[in-house]
Amino acid sequence: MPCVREKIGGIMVEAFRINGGKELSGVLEVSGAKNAALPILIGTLIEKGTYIINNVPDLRDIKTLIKLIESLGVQSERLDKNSYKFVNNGITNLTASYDLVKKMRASFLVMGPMLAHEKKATVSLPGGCAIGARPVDLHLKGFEAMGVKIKIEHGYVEAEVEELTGSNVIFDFPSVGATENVIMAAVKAKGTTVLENAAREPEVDDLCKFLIAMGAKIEGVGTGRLVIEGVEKLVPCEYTVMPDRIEAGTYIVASLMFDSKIQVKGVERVHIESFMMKLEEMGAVFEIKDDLLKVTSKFEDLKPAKVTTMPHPGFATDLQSQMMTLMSLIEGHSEIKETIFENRFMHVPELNRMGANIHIDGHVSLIDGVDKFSSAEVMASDLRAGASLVLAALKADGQSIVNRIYHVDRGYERLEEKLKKIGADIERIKAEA
Ligand SMILES: CC(=O)N[C@H]1[C@@H](OP(=O)(O)OP(=O)(O)OC[C@H]2O[C@@H](n3ccc(=O)[nH]c3=O)[C@H](O)[C@@H]2O)O[C@H](CO)[C@@H](O)[C@@H]1O
Ligand SMILES: C=C(OP(=O)(O)O)C(=O)O
Repeated sequence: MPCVREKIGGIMVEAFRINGGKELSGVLEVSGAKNAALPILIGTLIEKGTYIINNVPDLRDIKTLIKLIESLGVQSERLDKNSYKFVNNGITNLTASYDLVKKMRASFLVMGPMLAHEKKATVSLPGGCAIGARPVDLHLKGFEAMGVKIKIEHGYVEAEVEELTGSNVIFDFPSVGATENVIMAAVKAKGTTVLENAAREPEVDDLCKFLIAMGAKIEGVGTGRLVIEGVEKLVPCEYTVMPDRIEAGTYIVASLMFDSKIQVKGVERVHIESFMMKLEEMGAVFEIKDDLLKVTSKFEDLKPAKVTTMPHPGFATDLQSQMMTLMSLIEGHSEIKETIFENRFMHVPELNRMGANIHIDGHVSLIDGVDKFSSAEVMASDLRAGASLVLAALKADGQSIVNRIYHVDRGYERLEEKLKKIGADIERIKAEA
C-alpha cells in the first residue's frame, strides 16, 4: 500500500509532464522541513495556549496534520504562506481516527502529547506503507516504561495512565518517531526520563529546541542519550522550523547532474554531513557561503561509490533514491545498501524503464552507470522515489510523465514552480492512475 492511501484505480490523479534535457540554472530555495514541522505542530497539543509556528512548508502532509490536530480540539489560523497560529483551549476529542491517521504515519505522534495533556489517548494504528511494515512497537514500549497501560483493539491503540512517570528507556533501534513520541510524553512526566539509543536526526533536535523554548528540561540534545526532567507546566511559544535537509540534498543532486549551474539556498551542511562527505569522496567540490551552496566541480569528475543508509549521522535513507539517480549516470559500478526500510527500492524498476542499469540483490542495489536517461512514463511509489524520477526526467531527452505525484506533494513545496524558475519544462497534468 502507498503511504498516502486513497482510492485511485481508474480515476484521474495528477502527474508531471517533463520535457527533459533543458539547460537548468539559477537558485533553488529550500523550504521548512516536513519532518520537523510535523512533530512540532503535534507538540501544540501538549499545553493550552497560543503558539506561532513559522517556516511551515506548504505541503499535503501539513494540511493532513492540521486537519488531525483540529479534530482533537486545536484551532488553527494561517497567518501567511508559511506561518500559522495555533490555539489550544483544551483537547476536546481523545480519539485520533483511522480516516486521518491512515493518510500519514507521523499522525501516530499525537499519542505522546495527548498522554502528557490528558493521560489518555486512543489512536488508530497507522499500518504499513510502500517502503516497509513500519510497526510502532518501540513507541509503545517507551510509553509502557512510563507506566502507560496499552490495549490494542479493532485497529486502535488505547493508552491510559494514572500518572506519567519518568523512567529509563533503551530503544532497540534509534527510531525517529518513537524518540519524538516518548519525548513529548516525558516533558510533562513526574520525574526524570532517560532515553538511551535515542534517534539523533536533526528533526528530533528541532523538536527538542521547540519544547525547550516552551520551558521543557531536556539535556543531551543531538546525542543518543536524552535526559528529560518532567515539568508541571510549559509555556506555548513562537518557533521557526529548521530548513528541509532532504529537500536540500535533492537539489544538490540536481546541481551535480546539471553541471553546477544550479545553486541551492537553505543548506545547513551539518544536517547532511555524511551525504556531503560521500559526494566529496565521489569527486564533488562544494563552496558554501552562509547557507548558499555552489558546486564547483564538473559532472565528469564524479566517480562511482558505495553507500549504506544508516540512522543519523549516517547516510539518510530519505536521500537514497536521489543518490541512485545520480549514480546511474556515473561511469562504473556503484552500490547502495538500504538498512532502514525493508522495501525501499521501488524506484529501481522505474529508473530502469528510463534506461538505468540497476539490479537488486537483497538489500543492495547494484548500479552500473549509463550515458543517459531515456524519457518514459513512470510511476512514483513513494515521496523520495517520486523525487528520484523527477530528477531523471529532467535529464532525459524528450517527454516523460511521472505519475502519482501526490506522493511528491507530501514533501516538496511547489516543486514544479521552483523547477520552472530555473528553466525546467515541467507541467502538472491530469493522468489516469
Ligand atoms: C515523518 C518523519 O519524520 N519520517 C521520517 C522518520 O520516519 P519514522 O519515524 O517512521 O522512522 P523510524 O526511525 O521510526 O523507523 C526506522 C525503522 O525502524 C522501524 N521501527 C520503527 C518504530 C517502531 O516502533 N518499530 C520499528 O520496527 C521501522 O519499521 C523502520 O524500519 O524517520 C525515517 C528514518 O530516518 C525517515 O525515513 C522518515 O522520513
Ligand atoms: C518516508 C518519509 O516520510 P514518512 O515517514 O512521512 O512516510 C520521507 O519523508 O521520505
